[in-house]
Amino acid sequence: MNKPTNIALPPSREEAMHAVKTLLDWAGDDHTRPGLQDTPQRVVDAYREWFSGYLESPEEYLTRTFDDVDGYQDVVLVKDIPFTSFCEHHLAPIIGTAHVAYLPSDRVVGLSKLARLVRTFARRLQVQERMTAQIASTLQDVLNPEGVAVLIKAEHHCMSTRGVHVHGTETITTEMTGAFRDDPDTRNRFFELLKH
Ligand SMILES: Nc1nc2c(ncn2[C@@H]2O[C@H](COP(=O)(O)OP(=O)(O)OP(=O)(O)O)[C@@H](O)[C@H]2O)c(=O)[nH]1
Ligand SMILES: [Zn+2]
Repeated sequence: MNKPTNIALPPSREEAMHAVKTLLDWAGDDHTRPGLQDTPQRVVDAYREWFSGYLESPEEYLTRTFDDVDGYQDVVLVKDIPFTSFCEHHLAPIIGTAHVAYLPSDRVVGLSKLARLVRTFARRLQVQERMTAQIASTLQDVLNPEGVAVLIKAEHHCMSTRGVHVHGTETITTEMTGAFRDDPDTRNRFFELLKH
């Protein structure tokens, strides 16, 4: 998990606002000019929202399950879950969609919880591969279904707004466990359902 492990006490809000002022001055502006007066507090508030995933335990979303589904045995897929994350190399946005599927064994989980799972991992500093693996392994470990499939498509703004400056590229990552990894029919069913 990419939660910080070596920070005994997180910096205070005041210290975080001071860091924003330093960055504003370093960039070439003057943090004391009127237009920037409230910017440090807005930035700190935005960071609290963008990185609220550090304050959440994604496993907890998956503990409430339902078993009264009249023997439903097919794949459950929640498609097109939009997310915004930030890359851990440049703190630039990663904007994309996630598709999360699982093959139930005896229990299902509330559909919104799959979107919550995506959102929690997105709201941490990420690389796309790790975020994909974390969603899949958490769902597999906590719900213990027959298998999990996760596919993420995203644009990395560190590639489009700086550096190599290529716009419109889409990075696709997948992670499969259980039946989706071992059984070609189950895997194909996932890709078929994604086409609908
Ligand atoms: N594998 C992977 N790479 C990522 C992700 N997000 C950003 N990157 C890449 O991380 C790399 C960091 O490369 P470095 O050479 O250390 O940094 P840099 O000099 O800023 O690289 P450039 O972006 O090429 O200017 C870049 O190639 C980014 O495109 C991600 O989610 N997964
Ligand atoms: Zn980056």
